[in-house]
Amino acid sequence: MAHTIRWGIMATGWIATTFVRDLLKDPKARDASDVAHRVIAVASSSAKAKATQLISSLGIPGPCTAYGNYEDLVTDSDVDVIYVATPHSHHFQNVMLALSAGKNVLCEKAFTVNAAQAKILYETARQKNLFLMEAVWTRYFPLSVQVRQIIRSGVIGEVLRTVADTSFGEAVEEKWATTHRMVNPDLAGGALLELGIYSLTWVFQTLYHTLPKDQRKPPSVTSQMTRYHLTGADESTSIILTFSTSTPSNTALPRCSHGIALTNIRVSSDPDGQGTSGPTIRIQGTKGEIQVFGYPFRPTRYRVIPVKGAGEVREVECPFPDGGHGMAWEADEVARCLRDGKVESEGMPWEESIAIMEVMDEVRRQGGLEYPAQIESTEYPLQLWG
Ligand SMILES: NC(=O)C1=CN([C@@H]2O[C@H](COP(=O)(O)OP(=O)(O)OC[C@H]3O[C@@H](n4cnc5c(N)ncnc54)[C@H](OP(=O)(O)O)[C@@H]3O)[C@@H](O)[C@H]2O)C=CC1
Ligand SMILES: O=C1OC[C@@H](O)[C@H](O)[C@H]1O
Repeated sequence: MAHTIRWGIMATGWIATTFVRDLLKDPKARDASDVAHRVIAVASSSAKAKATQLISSLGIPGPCTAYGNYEDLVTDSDVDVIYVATPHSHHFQNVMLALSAGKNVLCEKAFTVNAAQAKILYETARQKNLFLMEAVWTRYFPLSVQVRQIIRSGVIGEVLRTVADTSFGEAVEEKWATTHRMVNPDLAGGALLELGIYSLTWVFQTLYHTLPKDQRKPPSVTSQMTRYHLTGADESTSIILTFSTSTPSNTALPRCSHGIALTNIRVSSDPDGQGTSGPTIRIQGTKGEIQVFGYPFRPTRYRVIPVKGAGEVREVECPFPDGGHGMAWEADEVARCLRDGKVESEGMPWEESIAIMEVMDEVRRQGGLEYPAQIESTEYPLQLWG
């Protein structure tokens, strides 16, 4: 019998709509017969009519309640877990609201504006024994699971370098101007928190997450940032992370791996948009390399290339079996964690989510990028704009 969880959706924007559409897919189409999802409430902070419209336009089966504020959503006693789909400037306040009402939470990336906020949220969840997860959907793709398994199997040897590039080539001024979340500092916008987080995800899931837990150490950080002339948000950020590896060194010099995380909103990591313009992620080991194709947040194919002469090149297509966007796999993980009484997911541990936020803090420090004090604040409750 499938374990069914009841979702409450906080916000009615693009990703909320995309997520709900995926939740409504039949789990059996992706071979998930052990869990199921129901959307039983949707809330808009700006107008109840938006929640009503989302429910009807997606054909969410009833009963599903529309709310005109987030406070009513988090106190709905029928909701098991809240999906927070607001801009990341608001995540700290929104997640605190849900946790304070005793609700489990799946919160969109970037998890918070800074690591200090993330630590408070996880500590609050721990104290209240509530499930909390940063919604880094890509980690739950079969492609990501397979890549991590290949690395752990040792097939490509010791992984010493990962290069990941998550860049959108857009006419920034025309497409996003000054207020869109991609470029708006009031919403903690910019390349790093919007897209760079996926490059960091690939660096971390290949050079950090794949190590035994006691060997996972925060990396050192070197970075450069270019700012968007109209808002001051970052439009291009390049990061080199240095991780100490598990391999003992018999010299005074420690052996290290490098993660190179790139992001840019003017040039593209996948210029033809078809996943055929070369790998966007290269995971380089002493015995071979894994190349991943397509935007790093939604890759579709990977290739395993043994070092010269050591074996056949293997290419694997990873389609989206239910025709969905790919968000249901993370939702299934949430359902399994709730079913099993877990407060955190093994695929996106709290400690790793904080380690990545700390890297982003340091990159912003090096680039001199600060967001408005209200959205950097750890004070709760605090009234924000919007
Ligand atoms: N995992 C993924 O693939 C993706 C994740 N994201 C992440 O999801 C979050 C939301 O992105 P997206 O859905 O594209 O954004 P949208 O602007 O489309 O939607 C955001 C929604 O948040 C609510 N909201 C609450 N306060 C504010 C405010 N002050 N300003 C704007 N909106 C507000 C609004 O809903 P209402 O008025 O109903 O309350 C709004 O519709 C971001 O953190 C982003 O990084 C985005 C795209 C893809
Ligand atoms: O998180 C994201 O991933 C997918 C992109 O389309 C989106 O803009 C970004 O915020």
